[in-house]
Amino acid sequence: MIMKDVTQLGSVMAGLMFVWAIFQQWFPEELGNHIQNYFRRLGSYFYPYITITFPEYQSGEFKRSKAYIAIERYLAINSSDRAKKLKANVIKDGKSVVLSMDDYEEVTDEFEGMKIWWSSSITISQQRSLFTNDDGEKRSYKLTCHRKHREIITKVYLHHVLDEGKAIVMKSRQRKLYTNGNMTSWNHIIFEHPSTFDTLAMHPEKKKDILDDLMTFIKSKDYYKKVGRSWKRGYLLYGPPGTGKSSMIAAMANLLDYDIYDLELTSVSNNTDLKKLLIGTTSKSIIVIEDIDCSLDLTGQRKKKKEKKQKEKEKEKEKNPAQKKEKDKITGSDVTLSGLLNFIDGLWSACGSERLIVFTTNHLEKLDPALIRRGRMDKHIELSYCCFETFKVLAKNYLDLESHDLFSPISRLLEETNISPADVAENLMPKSSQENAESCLKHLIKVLNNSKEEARLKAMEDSRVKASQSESSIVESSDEESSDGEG
Ligand SMILES: Nc1ncnc2c1ncn2[C@@H]1O[C@H](COP(=O)(O)OP(=O)(O)OP(=O)(O)O)[C@@H](O)[C@H]1O
Ligand SMILES: [Mg+2]
Repeated sequence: MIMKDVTQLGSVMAGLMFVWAIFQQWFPEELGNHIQNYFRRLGSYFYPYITITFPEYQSGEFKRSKAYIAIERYLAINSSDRAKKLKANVIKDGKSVVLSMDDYEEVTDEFEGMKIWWSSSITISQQRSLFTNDDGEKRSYKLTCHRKHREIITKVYLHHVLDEGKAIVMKSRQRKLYTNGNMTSWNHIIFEHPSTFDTLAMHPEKKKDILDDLMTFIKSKDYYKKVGRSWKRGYLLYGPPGTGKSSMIAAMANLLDYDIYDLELTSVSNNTDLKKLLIGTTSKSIIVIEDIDCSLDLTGQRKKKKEKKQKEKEKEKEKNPAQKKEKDKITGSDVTLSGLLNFIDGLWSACGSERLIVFTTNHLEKLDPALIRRGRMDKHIELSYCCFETFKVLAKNYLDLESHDLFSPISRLLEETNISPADVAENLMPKSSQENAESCLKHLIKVLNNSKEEARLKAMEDSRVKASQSESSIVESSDEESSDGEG
């Protein structure tokens, strides 16, 4: 059956209802009820359809209805080839165009063998809203389906349409990078970092492991629900500077189409503000706390030696829990480690879902075990100095080289030196039009040799200092022994 037939049947039904209104005036109530039931059965025999309307603006709302937008996108993808008149919506600052069906268009959809008719309509209202920036036009989508499918349409099909539509909206929207500028609110800019898992240089096996983990996470909504866990996952990225921790976060956001909330803990004044900020984040996002060891005063290691004695006295006092809280404080603010942990475990679970929380650090050993235990930080990812596998990815990305005679000396040198992928990348980038792949590789070899030599000299210097220190401590202790003897 085509849409027109359904509409025609609708008109027939309207006619019957009119006849029924006249009938009601002439017949007594009891007889009326009998006839009414008869009409109802007759009606459902001739017009066995139900319709559901989705207006663009819900009454009293100034924003377009999310359901309407989701349906618009769903129908654009699932039926735009069948609609004859299409409407172009320009998004992403004019960078891409999304097609949707035009007003008064009709399309059909199929779901588990059922047929569903969709139509777009528009009514011109006399009352114009000041806020919806419309000109009195009220658009809506109308779904028509057979009444015997009512249950499955309302319980399953509509969820399917809304979920798919929302996913399409998420994919085509501009992603945002949020920062906590002032106290308890987020400022955002458009997130356009070019880093992807393709450009990220690391051992292929390790990369695959992370990719698998992420893809499993995003598909596990039902699983998390089944096992009673909130749908979130914590990653701890650790490693020396310039090994790609920040680049990996950007690659994750690009892969999953997530927003990023870059949380600067030192500018959050207390736990209450921290909660407000975190509650203000949306799902499908990555909450990032960079250099967590610098934001949280976990061990007090950064205190000067002068304060050492004072600290020891404080340690005595710390046996009581009120003092312990002081220790947890973040430098310059009143946010505590326990406040952060509470959020990750408690409130965190209660607000929203589908979130990653990523901590980064250059010093894994400085972190409080409470912060990084599994369940809080589910996956620990080490980003290390450049190995040959990492170098090969960089050479492919920066120089378009898969192999070269100079690869083997570079491979040997990389085993003997600690150099970050950031430094390797810097050396692989041609600095002038005269440079080519080979000259870049030669340059890198020079840098690697230099850093190898520097490391050798430093090791020598270190062992010299150590030797002289242990010598002087022997002298000191023998002095003490002789003075003890004198006393
Ligand atoms: N593994 C990598 N793959 C590709 N590029 C990398 C990698 N590591 C570093 N780089 C390059 O080096 C630059 C610096 O890397 P990035 O900021 O990701 O390092 P980081 O580990 O976050 O350092 P820090 O600890 O100082 O924050 C990046 O812009 C990127 O171009
Ligand atoms: Mg970084």
